[in-house]
Amino acid sequence: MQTLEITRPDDWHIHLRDGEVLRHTVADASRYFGRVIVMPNLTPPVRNLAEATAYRQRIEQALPSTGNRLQPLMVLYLTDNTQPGDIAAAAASDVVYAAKLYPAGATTNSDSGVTNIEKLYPVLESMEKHGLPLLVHGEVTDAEIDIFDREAQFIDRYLRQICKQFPALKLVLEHITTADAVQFVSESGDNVAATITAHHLLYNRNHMLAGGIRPHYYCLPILKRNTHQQALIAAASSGSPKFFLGTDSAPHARNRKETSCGCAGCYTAYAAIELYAEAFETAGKLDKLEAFASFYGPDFYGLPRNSDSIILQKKSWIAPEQLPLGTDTIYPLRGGEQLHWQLA
Ligand SMILES: NC(=O)N[C@@H](CC(=O)O)C(=O)O
Ligand SMILES: [Zn+2]
Ligand SMILES: [Zn+2]
Repeated sequence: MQTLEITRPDDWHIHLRDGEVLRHTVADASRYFGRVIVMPNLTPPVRNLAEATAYRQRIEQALPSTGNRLQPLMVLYLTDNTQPGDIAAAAASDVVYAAKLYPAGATTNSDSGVTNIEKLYPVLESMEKHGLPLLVHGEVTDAEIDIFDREAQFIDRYLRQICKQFPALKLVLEHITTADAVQFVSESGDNVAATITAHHLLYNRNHMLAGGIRPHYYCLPILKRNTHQQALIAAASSGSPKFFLGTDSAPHARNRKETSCGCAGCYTAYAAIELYAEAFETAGKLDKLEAFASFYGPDFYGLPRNSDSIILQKKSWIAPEQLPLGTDTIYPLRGGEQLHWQLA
């Protein structure tokens, strides 16, 4: 049987949610990830150091008592009211590792997001000064812009300007979905990087829309055409340190997705590294998985790489069709279908 030993990976973009569901989301993320960058889009969002510290405590209380000890790295949610002082306090802590820009209305729980990006510039200046990375959900929100063009438009309208104005700001364009994003990140300085999800490597919009509409493939930014998928696979497996693992595992109860207006988000944390291994193997680039999953993320954040390892084996299994999510149930991505890798 084929096996693969890699340095323990981290997840640089995950949604653990809050309350009842933490016991399930945290248990899944804890299986082998060393650290997780925890998204702050709760209601209300995680806006300052005090709220991040309290949220981290709730996550820590949900950690399984045995096995690998997951380390949650917290993120502030930027709003129109965020002050440079919030950034300074967060950057000086050992709790908060980044701040997240959600354009208001762009995605799940982004109502409190930023309505005018230029007005955020004093905050970005403070982040540049304190070395706190800016994580970006990069989509414009104008109703008239086609949903498949929203990422590319955001790059042209906002990101180029931000990078020009704050040349030393560490910036991660999250869950990239287009060749345009790959090109932008590749051409930017070392301070600009991107996360890539497993589902954007494995799927394109045909999987979601051809032969029937499949709500469990619906996430934001939305799956694009297959040429973009190919560009993402090439970037992730290129050996460039600018592209690293971020699952964007985003659970929504099954009845919130299988409905007339379903939520955006795919749940992959139950089998994340297994799905990535499949994507890299299909590309013939399994040798590039370790650096993408375990090296480039900590390198970018200025943190040490994990010192232990995990072992994957090539062995097919059927993913569960349903998983518990607090008192609800969730349909995980690939549920009921074959997966080709598993943890030894
Ligand atoms: N990716 C998604 O489709 N959804 C995420 C939000 C996000 O990361 O944009 C969620 O919180 O559900
Ligand atoms: Zn997002
Ligand atoms: Zn996300």
